[in-house]
Amino acid sequence: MTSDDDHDFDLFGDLDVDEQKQAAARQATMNQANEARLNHLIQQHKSPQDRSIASNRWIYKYIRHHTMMDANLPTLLPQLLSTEECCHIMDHIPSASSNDWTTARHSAFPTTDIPIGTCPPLQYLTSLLQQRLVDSVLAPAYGFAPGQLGFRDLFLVRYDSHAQQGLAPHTDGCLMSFTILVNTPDDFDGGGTQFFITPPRKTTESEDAVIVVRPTRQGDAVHHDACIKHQGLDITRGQRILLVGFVDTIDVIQKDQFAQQKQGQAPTSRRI
Ligand SMILES: O=C(O)CCC(=O)C(=O)O
Ligand SMILES: [Fe+2]
Repeated sequence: MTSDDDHDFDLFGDLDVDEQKQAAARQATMNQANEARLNHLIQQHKSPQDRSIASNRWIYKYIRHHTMMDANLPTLLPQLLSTEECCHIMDHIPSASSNDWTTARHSAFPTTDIPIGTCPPLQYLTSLLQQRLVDSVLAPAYGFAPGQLGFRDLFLVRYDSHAQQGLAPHTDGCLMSFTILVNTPDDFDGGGTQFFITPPRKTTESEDAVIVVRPTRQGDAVHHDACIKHQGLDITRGQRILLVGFVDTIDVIQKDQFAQQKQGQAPTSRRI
């Protein structure tokens, strides 16, 4: 089969007319069952606070799938951290030559990063961001109750015009993610996060809408659905320091950590 044949490949092409009708009927039944489940969950318990983590997770994924992310466009939160808070972080970041910076924590699309948990003077950021961002902003924005979401990973990223300048297009292995600009936009040229938004009923790659979000102030945050393809644009001068969070429901985070511990692995997160 040539690549042109590949392009024209029709998933249901091998089905005869009866089989196609059966497949369509099965799909319609599944859609109805999902709609009924959604209505039931929402009518029984109107607020995310009254629903279980698993129900909110299911609703989030269902709505994401059916609206093709319209509801979850990247959102900028101006100065989530104050200038003073960012300067405090900058004062405690290990130097660029320190061995604390790792480059192999994420097997695909690795960054030059330090997990916050391994940097004692910055460990307070986990509870600060859990309260100020995850419970207060992300939970209500994505249909969860405070306490249902947590960090799969929280880490500092360093881009350097003479080392790793950016990050290729990927998705994050979690439900939603955020980045916070820790140094100032004057410290580098280029950079910013580029998102590829898939429109409903997309037919070709070229139809992705491209949005570039470039925070203009130190402490600005951007959060987004982790499934939206995105990339860190290259910087051409200086350093760009980010605080990045991969957020997921706490039940799934705990389950994964337990499985990793059982296999003797350190907790990991991934990009896809
Ligand atoms: O560099 C950026 O703007 C995005 C970072 C990112 O996507 C990630 O760390 O997964
Ligand atoms: Fe990412």
